[in-house]
Amino acid sequence: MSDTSFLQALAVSKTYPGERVAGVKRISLNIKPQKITAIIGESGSGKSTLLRLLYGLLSPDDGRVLFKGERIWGPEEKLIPGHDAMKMVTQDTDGLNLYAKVWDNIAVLMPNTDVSAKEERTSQVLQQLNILKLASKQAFFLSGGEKQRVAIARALITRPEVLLLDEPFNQVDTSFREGLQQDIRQIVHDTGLTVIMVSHDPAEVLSMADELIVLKDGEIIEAGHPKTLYQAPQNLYTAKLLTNCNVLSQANAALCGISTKAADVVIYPEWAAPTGSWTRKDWTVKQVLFKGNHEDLLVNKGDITLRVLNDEPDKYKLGDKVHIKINKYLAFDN
Ligand SMILES: Nc1ncnc2c1ncn2[C@@H]1O[C@H](COP(=O)(O)OP(=O)(O)OP(=O)(O)O)[C@@H](O)[C@H]1O
Repeated sequence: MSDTSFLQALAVSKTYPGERVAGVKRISLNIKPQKITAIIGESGSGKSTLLRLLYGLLSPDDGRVLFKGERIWGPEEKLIPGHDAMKMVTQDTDGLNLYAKVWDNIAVLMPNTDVSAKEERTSQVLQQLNILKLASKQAFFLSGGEKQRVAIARALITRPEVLLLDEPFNQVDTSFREGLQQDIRQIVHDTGLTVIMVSHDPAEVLSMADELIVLKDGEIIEAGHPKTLYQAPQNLYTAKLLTNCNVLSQANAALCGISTKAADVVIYPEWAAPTGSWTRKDWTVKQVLFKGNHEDLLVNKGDITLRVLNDEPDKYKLGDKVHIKINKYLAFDN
């Protein structure tokens, strides 16, 4: 199957009733099958609107969404919008029956026509989501992260081809989150599921996604592989979404030894290294932020403060004078 014939948006626009600014504007995209696509963008950029349009929860004002060439109809055009091959999970786990066991919450979505197939499939999905041990527990007693796993199991039980995730890991603590991210990647790998997710977390999208779509003011401003977008973003906006980077004006960049005609210069913390061995130590350590296996140092020279990565924790203390070696930077006019 060619990529273009899977899930497509063709010049899709949506303005909410009573709003002057469009939620999304003339978006065209092709979702790659059997991959994880992450939609990122600042708050209000249209991520959830785009996801709902792809799923058929919203009807576009203009344009079309096609799944394998078949039109996805929204609520204004069809009584039960969307497509059976797609399922969506949000932060909201209200669909769970809190008084029923985990097993029943999942199995209830399978037809009763073949009881052994129903049992086999339920058990398989529980294993995929690593919740087999919770099968006989009442949903009421689950943690937020466990509920989220059950919600995803419920979405997957009928073997959808596409799973849409709208910030489903938001309520989940970091360790639980990483486990769930790994399990979803494994399911994609093992079953060929296609995942489209919306997330605010740069670490999450960089490690999970095969493809990133960057939205700004309802439009796609760039898309590509996470590594490409991280290392060579075409827009300052993208760099700022993906990393806690330093942004310098042209004049301040010049004071750091960077000569450019561009308006803004971006330096990622890992592209600037402190060194105490140079004679010209014109930066002062203002803060040392412990990050586990490394430190972020906030160093200062005149009006300029830089965040730089130090992979030798405890080497520098507040007030130390250091030289900062800038190994790489990006220049932007946008
Ligand atoms: N139901 C609605 N009615 C009116 N305007 C809406 C509605 N939902 C979203 N919007 C507006 O549409 C635009 C896009 O919103 P959307 O929720 O898609 O953005 P988002 O990127 O998902 O934001 P967030 O990250 O904060 O969830 C925003 O300007 C928002 O205020």
